[in-house]
Amino acid sequence: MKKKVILYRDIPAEERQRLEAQYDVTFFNNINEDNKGAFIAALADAEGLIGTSTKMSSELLSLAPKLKAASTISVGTDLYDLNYLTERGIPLMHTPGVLNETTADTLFTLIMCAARRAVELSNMVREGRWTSNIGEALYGTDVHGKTLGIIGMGRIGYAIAKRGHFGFDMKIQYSNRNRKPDAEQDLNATYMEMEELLQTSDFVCVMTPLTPETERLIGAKEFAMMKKSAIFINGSRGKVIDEAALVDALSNGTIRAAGLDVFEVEPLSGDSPLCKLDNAVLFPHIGSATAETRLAMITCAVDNLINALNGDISQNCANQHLLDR
Ligand SMILES: NC(=O)c1ccc[n+]([C@@H]2O[C@H](COP(=O)([O-])OP(=O)(O)OC[C@H]3O[C@@H](n4cnc5c(N)ncnc54)[C@H](O)[C@@H]3O)[C@@H](O)[C@H]2O)c1
Ligand SMILES: O=C(O)[C@H](O)CO
Repeated sequence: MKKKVILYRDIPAEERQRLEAQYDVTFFNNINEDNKGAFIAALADAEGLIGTSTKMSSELLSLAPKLKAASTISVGTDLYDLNYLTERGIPLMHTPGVLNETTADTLFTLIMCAARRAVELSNMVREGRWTSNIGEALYGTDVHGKTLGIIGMGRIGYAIAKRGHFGFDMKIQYSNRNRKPDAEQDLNATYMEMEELLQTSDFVCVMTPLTPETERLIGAKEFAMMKKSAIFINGSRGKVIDEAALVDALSNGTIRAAGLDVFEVEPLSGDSPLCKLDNAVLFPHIGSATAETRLAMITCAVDNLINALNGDISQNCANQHLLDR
């Protein structure tokens, strides 16, 4: 009998067929209030789970007693209760690497847009408010030659720093759980404590995962440490910052501007105070959202599930080090 797998996100037909060739696949195009009951019913027999964008709490996962492997179509693993999966000896597979360059492109777009006031000034043109040559009050600030501070110099942090160093002649500094000799050698990056980085960077870019340790890593105290001219960029997860404190910092002139791809609650409500701020550039969580990269992530996630259900978790397993103990 074929193993039962739940696919809870629409994926291209060829990738779906690769799953259907081996497994008995139950498909949901995202989980919502209408199909949650059917999803819960399907969990009872599921040995594999593959998808993204749905919170997989321990309560929900406990309804899948036969689960052998889960595969998230993302590099971030925070939607899954990883401790719970690990306790049950279940691998969580993810998609590191394939999205580094695309996500770094997005983060650099945020840097450029926030520095050059691209969205605010574009809106001025569209709305017929461009009535004379713009003056000093609407000037942006340079990116090239400035200091870029990266908090979380991992795979994507490195790809952002690479753009800053080689493309924009920026000085790179970083804080991270551990030193990164490759960034120091290749990009002349300087390691420092987060406090010093906040005080001395022109651009502060957060690229850590969301963990209990990084939740609300950046709040009112941290914004107050930044330069008044600083531009803050978040591409990690919304909960890594205190969003209300950021709204205050942007409204009060504590910092100059922000570029955000992620929010405490997604989708961000149009009523959010962030939407009223001209100095906030807001993207709808599009870090990896190009056709090429999303396909690469899906292919990787399908491979990951097939491998894990065959007992091979040697690549792309987020809790492998814990399962090996
Ligand atoms: N906006 C998007 O669409 C998008 C796309 C991809 C990834 N992400 C987010 O970016 C995160 C990072 O992805 P990655 O592939 O670069 O991961 P990674 O594991 O390669 O890098 C994360 C880095 O953060 C560091 N870190 C962890 N805790 C820290 C702390 N408290 N202080 C300083 N540094 C800390 C780690 O040591 C590591 O070097 C993902 O977990 C995900 O949440 C967002
Ligand atoms: O973690 C990731 O891969 C991105 O945020 C896309 O979901």
